[in-house]
Amino acid sequence: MDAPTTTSAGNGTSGDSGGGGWFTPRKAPKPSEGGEQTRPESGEPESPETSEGRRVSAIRPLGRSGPTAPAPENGPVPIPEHRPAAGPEDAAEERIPSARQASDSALASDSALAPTPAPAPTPAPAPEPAPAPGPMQSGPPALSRPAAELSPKGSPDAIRVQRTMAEIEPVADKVTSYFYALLFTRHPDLRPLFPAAMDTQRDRLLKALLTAAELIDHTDVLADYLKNLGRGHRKYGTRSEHYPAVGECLIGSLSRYASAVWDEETEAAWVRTYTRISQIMIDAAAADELRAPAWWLAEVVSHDLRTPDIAVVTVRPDQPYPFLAGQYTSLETPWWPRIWRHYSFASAPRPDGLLSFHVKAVPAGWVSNALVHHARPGDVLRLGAPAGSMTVDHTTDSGLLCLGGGTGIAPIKALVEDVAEHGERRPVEVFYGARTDHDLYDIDTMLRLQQTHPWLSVRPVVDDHAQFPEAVREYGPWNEYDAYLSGPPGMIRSGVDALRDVGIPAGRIRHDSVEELMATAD
Ligand SMILES: NC(=O)C1=CN([C@@H]2O[C@H](COP(=O)(O)OP(=O)(O)OC[C@H]3O[C@@H](n4cnc5c(N)ncnc54)[C@H](O)[C@@H]3O)[C@@H](O)[C@H]2O)C=CC1
Repeated sequence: MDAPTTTSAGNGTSGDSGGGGWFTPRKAPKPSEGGEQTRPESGEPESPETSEGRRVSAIRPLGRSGPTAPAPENGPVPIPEHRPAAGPEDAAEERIPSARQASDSALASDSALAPTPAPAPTPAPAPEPAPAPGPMQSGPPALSRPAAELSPKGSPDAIRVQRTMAEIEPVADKVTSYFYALLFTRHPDLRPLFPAAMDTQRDRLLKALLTAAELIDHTDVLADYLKNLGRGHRKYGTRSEHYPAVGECLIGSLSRYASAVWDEETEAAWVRTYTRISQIMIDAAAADELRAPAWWLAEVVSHDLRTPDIAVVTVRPDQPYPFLAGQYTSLETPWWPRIWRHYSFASAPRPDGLLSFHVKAVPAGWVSNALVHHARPGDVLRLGAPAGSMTVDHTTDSGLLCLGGGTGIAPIKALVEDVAEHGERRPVEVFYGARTDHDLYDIDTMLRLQQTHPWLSVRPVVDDHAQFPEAVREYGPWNEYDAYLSGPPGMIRSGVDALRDVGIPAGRIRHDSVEELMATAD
């Protein structure tokens, strides 16, 4: 988050600012001193033809026409037809998405509290859908339902917060506008932390704060999210002294638009709640400062256009960049300062330290268009810290059932490489969904991995009717598998349904989406 200040009445510790004023953030610890033309998988054909020259055998729903391809090795697999199709916008999003439709992003990613995109000085394309939220387990149950349901008899503070939220709901837009007007008027020094244009996704910061406040009784569930958020805000230049300013303006807008329920006790409840939230973020950022930079510079070393709108971009970070396969990062281009988007690492950590991303240019995508159509070797990007928990649990030997839709195959490929590097023999079953053969831009790599690793099975599924996840029903049983989903939000949604239907418990389904949480936020 970004902004600053207010007075503090508390003693500076979380949750004890008694309602009379703002806390003073505890002092943060002192920071320590502290290719190829490329496809990372070079030499692969660009079409869905394999390096051996044979066509890809893809699963297709029966009874539908489509680009013909030889029957899959096991024959076409019928896909039950009963899942609702996702809206067209689902398909258009770039990881930033994944999980999220732009407006959903509140708690979905670390950019939620971040400066939001802004229209550019030129005929600016509309901002991209928000980056995909950080992978997290298929929904901590507590976060998958509306807050009111979570705490029907919450703490007195939670009840007051919820009452305020109900009051402002019908005028949410006004609250948002007023909040930013207050923030930028009272604290003009904070304005540069936000993108030039605030007309879209501008409510992310406020939305994230409000949602976290509403869930305050569930801080154990929120803690990881808030810590990640606090760490992620380092790259925006957010400092601990900014938090009181944001809190002050938050209270200013709430008291104005929830005047019917606002009183001294309500204000005190909000102060305590906000103090708890912000202190978790501040502490996490301070701890992170001791061990990692706020951002990394990364030079593009190769740019491989796989299709007219999909590129594999490989970068070399200016210093070691530790991460786990299945995680994602936030990325800023020189063309759109302060606009960050999330992309998953498309490979497990490599000995040469290079990082690759699969980027699909979407019609209104500022960052993705720049990366696909303008980025060239030598360009320097900025990367935020790695995040996400869609990682392999190496303490078990369960099989992995992976569904990767479109460019969502990127982290799935990283997971496969991770399993291979650990020398495990656990079964890994990958379903790779695409709308057309041509969209299977990385099938060659996946089939090569399949040839190398007998425990890996890769099944391309060509389907343009939003029924890709249904393909898993024809295989299995899956009850001994952990599931990983990556792709458009609609695919994640229907994929979770399909996987639960085939017997995989929610706790064993991981994905890059916090839709449930986002739904709550909205
Ligand atoms: N680039 C990256 O690092 C990552 C990207 N993502 C996300 O993956 C998505 C990829 O987009 P595209 O390549 O355009 O994929 P797409 O829209 O072409 O869809 C890929 C596959 O998912 C299926 N699908 C789409 N919507 C569906 C729905 N509602 N229900 C069931 N199946 C559905 C399609 O039929 C297709 O088989 C983006 O939303 C992106 O944000 C996710 C993780 C990482």
